[in-house]
Amino acid sequence: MKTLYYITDSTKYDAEEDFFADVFAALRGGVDLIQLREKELSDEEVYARALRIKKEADKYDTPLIIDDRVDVAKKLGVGVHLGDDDMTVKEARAILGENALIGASVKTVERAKEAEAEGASYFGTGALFPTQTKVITRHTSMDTFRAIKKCAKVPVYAIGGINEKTLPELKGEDFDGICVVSAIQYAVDPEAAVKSLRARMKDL
Ligand SMILES: Cc1ncc(COP(=O)(O)OP(=O)(O)O)c(N)n1
Ligand SMILES: Cc1ncsc1CCOP(=O)(O)O
Ligand SMILES: [Mg+2]
Repeated sequence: MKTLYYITDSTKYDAEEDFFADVFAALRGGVDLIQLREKELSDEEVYARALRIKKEADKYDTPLIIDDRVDVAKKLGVGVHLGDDDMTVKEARAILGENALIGASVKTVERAKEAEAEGASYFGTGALFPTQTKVITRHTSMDTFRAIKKCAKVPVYAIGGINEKTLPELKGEDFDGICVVSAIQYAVDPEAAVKSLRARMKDL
């Protein structure tokens, strides 16, 4: 079964409690992985939010991953997702240990080989479709996505603009899962959105 990887975004919330309520609803819905991606908060704020989310995620055995911040991940004993501007996978692996989940953003076959050699656990590859969540991001073509999947030994997760409308475009493609921000975070009912995405993933 393909992985449903939920990445949080709290930027459009006025009240922190509303953000947590939606994150907890998504966990209830049954995501396989959750990443806390907070660009505008301090390390201390990310740590405090992550601690609360981890407590809830642990109830479902859903692994928590922190975007960018290896020190915060180390303090929490969780995984990290790294992009081109972050610490290298090799350095993070040395800090977090051999069992930690360490994801890498991979947009080329060359980078895929490098990240895998450094010890990446999985790749996040995209943006495959237009996204409002990360305005400054490079589009990844389907051909590049296929080439990365073909050479990768670790799971390759599609990211960028994935929702119920775009999901059918991935039908018949070889990949290991999808990463979703807005289609879960900003759904009217995040729990229902997770269940619906999960059901549609069965048709891929
Ligand atoms: C699973 C996953 N894949 C890709 C990304 C994007 O990471 P990055 O390119 O480092 O950009 P930011 O998310 O840090 O803005 C991701 N976060 N997660
Ligand atoms: C973090 C990230 N990296 C590439 S696209 C993206 C955002 C994906 O968000 P959405 O699922 O709302 O399009
Ligand atoms: Mg990042």
